Amino acid sequence: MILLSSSRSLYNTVCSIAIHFHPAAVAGAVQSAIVSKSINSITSRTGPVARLVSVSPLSTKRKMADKLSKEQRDTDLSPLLKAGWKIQDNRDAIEKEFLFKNFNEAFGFMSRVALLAEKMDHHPEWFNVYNKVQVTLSSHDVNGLSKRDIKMATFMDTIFK
Ligand SMILES: C[C@H](O)[C@H](O)[C@H]1CNC2=NC(N)=NC(=O)C2=N1
Repeated sequence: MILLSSSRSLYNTVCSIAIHFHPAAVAGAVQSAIVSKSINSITSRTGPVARLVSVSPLSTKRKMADKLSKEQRDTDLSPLLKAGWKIQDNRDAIEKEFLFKNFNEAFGFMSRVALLAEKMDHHPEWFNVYNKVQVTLSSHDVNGLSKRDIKMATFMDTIFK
């Protein structure tokens, strides 16, 4: 994270801008280019008093990106299959349909899942109509199921009511 801050002495107003990088697998060089461009566009607006407060290390690695092993399927995936998730016939992906009382409940569920999805940078494929949410989970980068799908499915089951 980069934090820039500047102060205007007349009103003693402090202005802070935080930039969070998308933890996608962006090549280091490309990311550096984006960094310097962002800093330049901010400093040109905030003036020379802007200063760099902290920079976190650039990471191009995804955690838990590996496709589930046979052992992980036995230990981590099978409880989900017992809880109603199904492995798709033509793809290493799991799916489940969630039914709610009404659209409001369904959309509330989707909103809570969306917050986790953004945090994890791992997004469900889903379809919603009124009180029904059909979900498919798979990890595109490994072309199959990963620990991220287990985490996402478990979260959905936990908050489903
Ligand atoms: C560029 C971005 O980080 C990737 O496309 C992320 C976004 N969300 C994702 N979601 C899912 N389900 N699988 C992915 O591999 C994935 N990758």
